[in-house]
Amino acid sequence: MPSSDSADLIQRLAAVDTTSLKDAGAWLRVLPAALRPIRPGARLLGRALTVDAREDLMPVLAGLAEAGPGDVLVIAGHPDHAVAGELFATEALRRGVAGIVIDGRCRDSRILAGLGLPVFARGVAPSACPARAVPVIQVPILIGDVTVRPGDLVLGDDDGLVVGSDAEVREAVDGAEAIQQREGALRAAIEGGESLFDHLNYDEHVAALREGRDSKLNFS
Ligand SMILES: O=C([O-])CC(=O)C(=O)O
Ligand SMILES: [Mg+2]
Repeated sequence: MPSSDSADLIQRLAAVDTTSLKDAGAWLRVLPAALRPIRPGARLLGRALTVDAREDLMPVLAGLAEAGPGDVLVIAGHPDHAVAGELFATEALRRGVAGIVIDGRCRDSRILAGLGLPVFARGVAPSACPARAVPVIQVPILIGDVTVRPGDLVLGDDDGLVVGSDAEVREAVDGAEAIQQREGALRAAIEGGESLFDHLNYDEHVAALREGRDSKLNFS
């Protein structure tokens, strides 16, 4: 059972975007940009249940059989063949799974896009992997050069996927909320007719850069 601290952390993450979280937590991991949502606008948030399915989709079934509410199946898949489609995704929904992330391909994408389950993948393929291997799940997996561990928190939206341990995310969440709030207010001000440049130290920053002085671009 997740602790109330952990439930609270997840609830707070539900209100921040990947951009704010990453801006506040430089140490957080970002999955390769080639992993895209099958349905634009999807938001994904939960805990990684990791699956090594590079050669075979049996581990995906093993992961699915273990998965429950709030889990995100994070699958190391195959470069050319799909490891999940409409049936696995529908079972995931039935179990309350929070989403599926595939370092590889999915299929049945027209139906996946309409299911309401956030699915991120590198792409699609009509062909599936074989289903013959003895499954291995809940091991650290490597996606690009990023390691995802069982239980890591995963936040995904149209800008990508950010991953961190509870401790790593906890370090960033106050800052992420502040950025989210500040940038929302700034955007409203610009929409209301104020110039972005009235809220930036642009001139001073450029002057400092020209003179080789240490400086930082600030939004206020
Ligand atoms: O064999 C697969 O990749 C799984 C599949 O199509 C589905 O879940 O509908
Ligand atoms: Mg299918």
